[in-house]
Amino acid sequence: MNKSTSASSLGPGGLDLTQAFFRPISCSSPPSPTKRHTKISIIGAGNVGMAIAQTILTQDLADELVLVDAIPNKLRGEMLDLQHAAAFLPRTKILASVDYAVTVGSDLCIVTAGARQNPGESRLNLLQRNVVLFRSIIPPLVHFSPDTILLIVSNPVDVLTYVAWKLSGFPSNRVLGSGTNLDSSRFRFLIADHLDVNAQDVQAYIVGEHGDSSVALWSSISVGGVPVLSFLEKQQIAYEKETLANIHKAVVNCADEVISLKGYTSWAIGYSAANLARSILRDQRKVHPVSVLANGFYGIGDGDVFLSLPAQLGRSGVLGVTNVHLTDEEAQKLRDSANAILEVQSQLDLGI
Ligand SMILES: NC(=O)C1=CN([C@@H]2O[C@H](COP(=O)(O)OP(=O)(O)OC[C@H]3O[C@@H](n4cnc5c(N)ncnc54)[C@H](O)[C@@H]3O)[C@@H](O)[C@H]2O)C=CC1
Ligand SMILES: CC(=O)C(=O)O
Repeated sequence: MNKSTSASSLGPGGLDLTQAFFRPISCSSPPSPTKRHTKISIIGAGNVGMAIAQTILTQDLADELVLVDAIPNKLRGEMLDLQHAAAFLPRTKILASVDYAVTVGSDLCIVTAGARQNPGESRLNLLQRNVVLFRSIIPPLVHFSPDTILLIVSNPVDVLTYVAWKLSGFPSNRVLGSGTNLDSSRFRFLIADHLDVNAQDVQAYIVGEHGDSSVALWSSISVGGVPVLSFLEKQQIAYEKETLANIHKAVVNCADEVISLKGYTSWAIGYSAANLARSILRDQRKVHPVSVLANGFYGIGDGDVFLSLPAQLGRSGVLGVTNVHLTDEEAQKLRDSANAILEVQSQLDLGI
């Protein structure tokens, strides 16, 4: 597989072409320090991997973007197609290979490789197939980038984030799953649509499993800084519990609907993962609902379990979990979600 994209600056006869176009200027001082070189590797160049890649490129998040996949021709085709957009994009070196050596020194590795759901299939059904793949993906990533941060997207994302954490041997701050960052965006869209406001002004979290047992934190929703439920209660405005339940149900069923219509989901997860990459690599210290090691929070027991909680992200990965207020009912649903994930996990053989 052809690897690099960057043309050599040496032309025929060893002529330095750079010098043919630009005359050097004399510098009395060394060049000023430039920003740190940032390298992102995406494993899996399918629908999701490519949506993430294109969002990362348009948002200028990396100096070097690497794609890895198991199918060489498709991989090279995707690489070339992205390279051909160079004239319209911020400058990014794009490489692709089936050989994990190409990922060496990555700051962030985003794993999207694996089987995806067929229409009507649950995310948990994919587990066994994707655990086998992860055994061949995570160890080489760790070998070539021992200081990287692992962002897992493949489904079922919470259990596979746990699998990646176990296989990597990394501290838990350097392994996270995209979790309910996407569900929360869907939630904010649906609430914004319902109230006819801008989704960016809606603060609202879905936590727990990225899947059927996810938990909507109604008690913490605010629009433009106004806490929604307590505002309605104070104004004695009746709200329909059923409407709220239907919005959450719509969030849970969103993915299935898109998958039954177009075969897969891609654009929203592309933006979601790029949004997380920005917070991590630019040390934004923003709060995102992502899948993190959750033992001990909100009465979740001792078993190692990854699920989504609002967490602060920065250059060293997960910096902390916010102390968001949960009602007793929400906390109980979160523990039920943790137990649902743990039950699946207990049947796993990681082979380590
Ligand atoms: N967490 C989330 O919010 C979301 C997760 N997903 C999940 O993302 C995953 C990918 O979905 P799609 O991109 O639609 O699937 P896809 O089938 O289009 O792409 C998967 C890619 O993985 C590659 N692959 C398979 N084995 C590999 C290996 N050993 N090494 C490297 N690459 C390998 C395949 O060749 C393929 O290109 C699925 O598990 C899906 O369920 C999808 C959408 C949202
Ligand atoms: C496929 C999937 O997990 C999603 O779009 O939420």
